[in-house]
Parts: sequence; C-alpha cells; structure tokens
Amino acid sequence: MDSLRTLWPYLKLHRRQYVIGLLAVVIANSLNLLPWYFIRLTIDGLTGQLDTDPATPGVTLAQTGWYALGIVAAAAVAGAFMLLMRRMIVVASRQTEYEVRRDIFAHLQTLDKPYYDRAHTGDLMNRLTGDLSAVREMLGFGVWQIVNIVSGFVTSFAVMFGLSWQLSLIVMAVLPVIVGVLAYMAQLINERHKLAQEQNSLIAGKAQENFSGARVVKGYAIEDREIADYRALNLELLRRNIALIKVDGPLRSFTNLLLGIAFGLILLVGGRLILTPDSDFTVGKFVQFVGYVNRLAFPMMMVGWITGVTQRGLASWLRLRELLDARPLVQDERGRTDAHILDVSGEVNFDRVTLRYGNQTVLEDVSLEVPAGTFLGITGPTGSGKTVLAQLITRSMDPTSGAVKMDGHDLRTIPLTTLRGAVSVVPQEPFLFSDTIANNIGFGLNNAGLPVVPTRVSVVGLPPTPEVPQNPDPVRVREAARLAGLDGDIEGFPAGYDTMLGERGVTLSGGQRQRTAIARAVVREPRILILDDSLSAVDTETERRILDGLREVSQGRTVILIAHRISTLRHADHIVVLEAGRVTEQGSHDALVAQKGHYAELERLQRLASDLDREDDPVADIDAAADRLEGVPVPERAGHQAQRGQTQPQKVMK
Ligand SMILES: Nc1ncnc2c1ncn2[C@@H]1O[C@H](COP(=O)(O)OP(=O)(O)OP(=O)(O)O)[C@@H](O)[C@H]1O
Repeated sequence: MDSLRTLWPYLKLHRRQYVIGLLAVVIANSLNLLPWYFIRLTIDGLTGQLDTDPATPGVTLAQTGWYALGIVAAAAVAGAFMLLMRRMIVVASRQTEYEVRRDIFAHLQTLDKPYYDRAHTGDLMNRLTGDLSAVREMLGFGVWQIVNIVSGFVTSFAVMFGLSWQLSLIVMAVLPVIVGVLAYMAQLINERHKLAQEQNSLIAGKAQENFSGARVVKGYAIEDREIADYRALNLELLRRNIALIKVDGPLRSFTNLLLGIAFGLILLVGGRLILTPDSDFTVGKFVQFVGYVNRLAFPMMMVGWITGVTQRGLASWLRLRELLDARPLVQDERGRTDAHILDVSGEVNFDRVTLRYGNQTVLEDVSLEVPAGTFLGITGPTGSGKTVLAQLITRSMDPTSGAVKMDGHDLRTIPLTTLRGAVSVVPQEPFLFSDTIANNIGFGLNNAGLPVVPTRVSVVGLPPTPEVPQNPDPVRVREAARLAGLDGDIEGFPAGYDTMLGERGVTLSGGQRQRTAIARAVVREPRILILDDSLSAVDTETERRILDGLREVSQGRTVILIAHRISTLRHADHIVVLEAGRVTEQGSHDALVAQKGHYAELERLQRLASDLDREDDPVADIDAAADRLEGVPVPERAGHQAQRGQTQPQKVMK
C-alpha cells in the first residue's frame, strides 16, 4: 500500500488516460459477451427450440446473416475499444517509465561521492533497466489485465447466473481452488524471480567491473580466473532461472485437471437440465454458458500471472524508491546554508579539523590558513590524509570536529552550488568520457542555456528530442589545453580537438589523461584549483610546462597541489607535510629543507635518485628541470618559520 502511495504522484499525472482506458476495457469486455448470445439464438433457432411449429425452421437464413453481422460488429467495436485502451493505458505506462527514469537519473546526480563509493554500478544499472521495466509492466499490462479480469468475471457471471444458477454454482465452486493454486504458483514464481534478479545484478556488476578493469585483468593475465568467476555466476543464474521455470509444471497440470472436472460436471448437469421436461434451459443456452466458461479460462490463468506481475512491479518500485530516497551525506540545509553567499575569494582556513572514519582517525587537529591566491603544496607519505584534506575543501564530507572555512564562512553555510562552482579538483584517477577531447576539456562549461525538457510528454505526438549544446567555447578550451601543457599533443591527434576519446576513439597515455583533467579543471577558472597527485604520470619536462601554466593560472587564484615529488612542490608559496593525519612540518621549500625533517629527507633521497638518473637521462634530472623554473617569476615565498608538529593556525603569506 505504501509503495502504491509513493507511486501516486506519477499515476495521477495520467489519471485521465487510465480512466478512459479502463472504461474502454469494461465496454470491450461487455461487447465480447454478444457473440455467444448470437450463437445461442442461431442454435436454438436451428434446433427448433424457439419455434412452436416444429414443421418450420426456427430461424431464417436472413436472420442467421444478421446474427453473423452482429458477431462481426461486436468484435469490431470491441477491437476499437481495445485499441483505445492500448492508446491510453500502455502509453501512460510508457510515459510513467520515462518520468521515473528521468527523475531517478536527476536524483542520482544529486548524490555524492560517499554514495557512489558504496553503490555498485551494475546494481544501479540493473535497477534503472530491469526494475523500471517491471514497474512499467505492472502499470501497463498489469493494470489493464486486472481490470480485464475483474470486469470479465463480473459481466460473465452476471449473464451465466441468468442462464443457469446450478451450472454457475459448479463453476464458482471450482474457480476459487484454481485461482488459489495459480496465486500460490505466482508467489513461488515471484520469490524465485527475485532470486534470479539478484543474481542478474551480481552478473551485471561483475561484467561492468571486468570491462572497467580490463587493463588490470590483461596486465595480470587473469582472464581464465575471470572467465571461471563469471561462469560460476552465470551458472547460478541458469540454476535459478530453471528453478523459476520448474515452478509451474505440476501445478499447471493440476489446474488443468480441475478444469477438466469442472467441464465434466457442467456437461452432466447441463445435459440433465436440457433433458428435464418443461425446462427452459435450451441447447443454445448450454452452448452460450460453455462459451462463457471458456472465456473465463484465460482470465483465470492470468490471475496467477498478474499476481506475479504486480508483486514484481511493487518490489521493483521499492527498489527504485530506495534510489529516490537516498540522500547525500552533505547537502544544503535550511536554516544553516546562507543563500546570499554567491562567491568566495579562495581563502581557505582549517580550524582544528579532525576527521574519523569509524575508529580510524584520518586527520587530527589540522589547523591551516591559506590566503586567497596562495600556491600551496601538500606532501606526505601515502595514506597520510592528503586526498581527504582536499576532499574536505569540496565538502565531499564534513569534518568530525572543527571547521573548514572559506572567507571566514564555515563551509556548511556556503551553498553547495557556490562552493562547487568555486573549486575545481583534478582527481588522482581522472575519468574521461567517450567524447571529443574538446568536450572532455570543456565538460564543466556547458551548464548554462540548456534546452528546456518537458516534464510531461503529451499522448499525441512527442516533442522533438532536445539538442544538448556540445560546443564549449573553443578559445577557452585551447587556452586551458595550453596551460595544461596538452596543446602540442592534441595538435598531433588525427582530428585535433575533435578527436574522439575512449571506446570510440584514441586512447590517451596516463600523462595525457592527467593533463586533460587539469585542462578540464583550469578551463572553469575556479577560485580554488586542487590537483591531487596530478603530475605523477608526466616527465619532468612536461611537469615544468604544466607548472609554468599553473603559475599563470594561479594569479589571483588559490592552487593546492598534492604531490610526492619535491620538484613539483619546491616553488610553492607554502608547503605542508602531513604524516598520519597530522601536520608535522610546514613552510617554504628552503625552510623545510633547513628543518631537516621528513621533507628534507625526501628531498635528499629524490636528489640522490635524480643524480643517479642524470648519467642516463639528463632531462629526467628533477633538480635540473626545477632549476630551469628559476627564470619563471615566482611569487615571494612564505616568510614564516615552519614548526614541527604545529597545530596552531599558520598564516600562509603571499
Ligand atoms: N571513504 C573512506 N572510508 C574509510 N577510510 C577512508 C576513506 N577515504 C580515505 N580513507 C582512509 O583515509 C586515509 C587517508 O587517505 P588519503 O586518500 O587521504 O591518503 P593520501 O595521503 O592521499 O594517500 P596517497 O598518497 O596514497 O594518495 C587512508 O588510511 C584511507 O584508507
């Protein structure tokens, strides 16, 4: 019931269609009673039962012609009403499917990273396809058949009782047993269908992961294991599907037997009624009655099936509701979010921030002040909390205690659209779409001027499919590509900026992917640009070009660069070293080297490594590449003294 209530907002959009469609079903059902009536008149006429004079036939050829015409006319009109029903109910179910799909997709867009970290893509896909189809089937074919069955039973029984109450009682005695057996069967089918659906989700998830991780599978040459795993899942699906098929075997035979018994009894009692002297039960009436019983057989069989369709539809709707009811961990809150904050300058402040996942403390008592326009470097051992620190700035999650602030506003008071419009992140593992490289770079630009998509589609004729503009400003795209050091590579591609990437086009190298993601972030001209280990896959020469670009970008912007390579960080205004979630060192490159802590050790090791490399490849020499940067105007570096284990806020000076 509750699931029906939540479906109502969608159903009520199509109330009119459902009412007209259902009336059409009832009318068609009533009209379908007529042919047997005309047959009865003909038989009774032919057998002389309508005539008092046995010497002449009780029906003329002309009359038979009219009856035949009546049968054809009834069939034609009933057919027209069935067409009307399809036009109304089946179309309404398709429209509802469109609306639910549209809403779920739009809602999924509002969910955040933690949701997608937990969700299985295969399962989401399965819900959007399999479950949505099950709901559509319930709302279309299901609704139609329920009304068809109910009106079929009511109209048929009304006439059948008029013909013979004795025969009607026989049918009524057998009918509930058959319907009960079929309903039980439907329940079994439903349970087993659910098991099969769950297995389908697992299979979809496995295939999706395998396709996404194809490189890893190939790299480790574990195709055979993958095939075996998939085969096991597939076999289990087959087993569950066979169990599903097996449900109705013996039960269907049993209902057949019951029907046979019912017809036997009808023949016996009906024959006796006809043969009883002075009885008004004629052969024609008997044939008409049997015709109606036959007509009931189909809806009877459908009862079980429809129960299954309805149960499946409702269960699927509940699964879809789970998607619609999911809420992002982080969202705007009435009373807390200040809608007046429309822009931020880029100043970030961590005020005694601690973040815990369960029992694990990921960040502890982190305090940091980053004035707008700072070039901030973050380094530290793997797992020390660098990414998490950056994620707090985009409010992927909220701190367990303390506060992250921008321009003095707690992030929780800044509208998410303002915040996410102000910050661009280049993630560690960039994702590229199967689209042109220009569209991949300009991905974040096309949010304005989108076509208005109708919320409801009309029954007669559909509006044209809206064209979503896909041409981000080419000048900005080229400039971003230049800043990311990608322009040279793109010019070498077959179709330049229109080169397709991914499944339908060229495959980019790791470094090219990283630079595409950097260009994508830069093109939006964000107030705060965060690069999470985004230069790890490029050589030092390319790194130098990107850093040059970032220097240009960083004029008036805050750039936060997470990196393991000292060469990447050395010219940052301020560098923070994280260890086990705590800020253990911070200051300028020179100050940190002088401090002889973790940073200085890292610098020494990397310098030694590059000294060794230099003999083979002078370009790979990190220091040499970094030295070339000396010609680039570097803003005055942070002038404060770094302190080891500092937890008090540190002002980062430009
Ligand atoms: N969603 C999460 N749930 C639980 N733990 C998490 C989650 N995200 C991160 N962590 C944990 O937080 C810690 C810090 O992770 P983080 O990704 O910030 O490390 P990092 O310093 O960026 O490492 P790397 O240099 O390897 O990228 C790790 O121990 C990680 O396992």
